[in-house]
Amino acid sequence: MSSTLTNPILQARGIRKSYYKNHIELPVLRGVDVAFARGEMSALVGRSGSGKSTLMHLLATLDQPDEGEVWFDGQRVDNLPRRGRDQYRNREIGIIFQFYHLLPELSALENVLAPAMISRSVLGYFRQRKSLTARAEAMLDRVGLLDRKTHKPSEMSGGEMQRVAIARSLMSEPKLLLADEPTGNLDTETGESILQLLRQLNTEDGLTVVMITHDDTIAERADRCYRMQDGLLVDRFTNEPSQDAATSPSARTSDQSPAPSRAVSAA
Ligand SMILES: Nc1ncnc2c1ncn2[C@@H]1O[C@H](COP(=O)(O)OP(=O)(O)OP(=O)(O)O)[C@@H](O)[C@H]1O
Repeated sequence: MSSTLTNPILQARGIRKSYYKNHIELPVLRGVDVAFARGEMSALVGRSGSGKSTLMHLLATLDQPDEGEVWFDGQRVDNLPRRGRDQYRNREIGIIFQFYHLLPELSALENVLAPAMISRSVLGYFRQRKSLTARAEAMLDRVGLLDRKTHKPSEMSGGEMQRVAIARSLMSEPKLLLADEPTGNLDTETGESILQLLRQLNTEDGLTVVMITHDDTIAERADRCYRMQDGLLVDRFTNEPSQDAATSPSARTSDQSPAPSRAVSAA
C-alpha cells in the first residue's frame, strides 16, 4: 500500500493533543498523521484508551488540537471560526455515535428533522417544512425504517435507533460519515446489519465512511485500516475486497507484519 493518498477527503497532519488533570499533562495524541481516501470505507482501530475518540473529535472539529492541522476536501478546517466549523460539521460530514444520541421525547421522524430545525430560524424551518419532512421520510426509508417514523427511541431496538441516527446524519447530504463504535452497543447480528447498511451507503450512495472501532473483526470490513496505539498511528493495511463486501469479512492482504513500535505516517 502506498503511504501517500493522492486526493484524500479528510486528513490529520501532525496532530498532538494532551489533557490535563491536576496540572499533570496526559499526552493522548503524540503526532498523528492520517489521511482517509475519498469514496472508501476506512477504519481507525485500536485498544481502549489509544486515542481514537479524541482523534475523531478533532477530525469533526468538536475539539481543537494543541498542534497540527485537520484538512477536509482541500480546506483546512481546524482553525475556522466557530461558525465555519459548525457549517463543516452540519453540512460536509455526518457523525454517528455508539449510543445514538437521540432525543427521547421525539419520534424517529422528529429526531431525523431535529438538526434541520435547530440550524434554521423558526420562519426558515416552517417555510421549508414540507420539503424537509419529505427528505427526512426518504432518509428513514433509506435505512429501512419508514414504518417506524412515529416511534420514540424507547419504542425502538438498539439497531433501529442506530438506523435513525444514520438517517439523521444523512439529512444534510454529507460527503463523509464519521462513525464512532457504530456497532459497539449492539449484538453481533444487529451490528452486522448496521455494517451492511454503512457499506451500502458507501458503495451505492458514494458516501465516504470512517469507522472508529476497538474490534479487529469490524476493522477488517473496511477497505483500509489504520491502527492506533498509545496516541500514535502504528500500522496501516488494506483489506482485499470480498466477493460480497456487504456480507462477508474481507481478508487482510498487505502489511501482514505485527504493528511496528514506531509511528507510521499515512498522510
Ligand atoms: N476529557 C478528558 N480528560 C482527561 N483525560 C481524557 C479525557 N478524554 C479522554 N481522556 C483520556 O485520553 C485517553 C484516550 O481516550 P480516547 O477516548 O480518545 O480513547 P479511545 O481509544 O477512543 O478509547 P475507547 O475505545 O475506550 O473509547 C484515555 O486515557 C482517556 O482516559
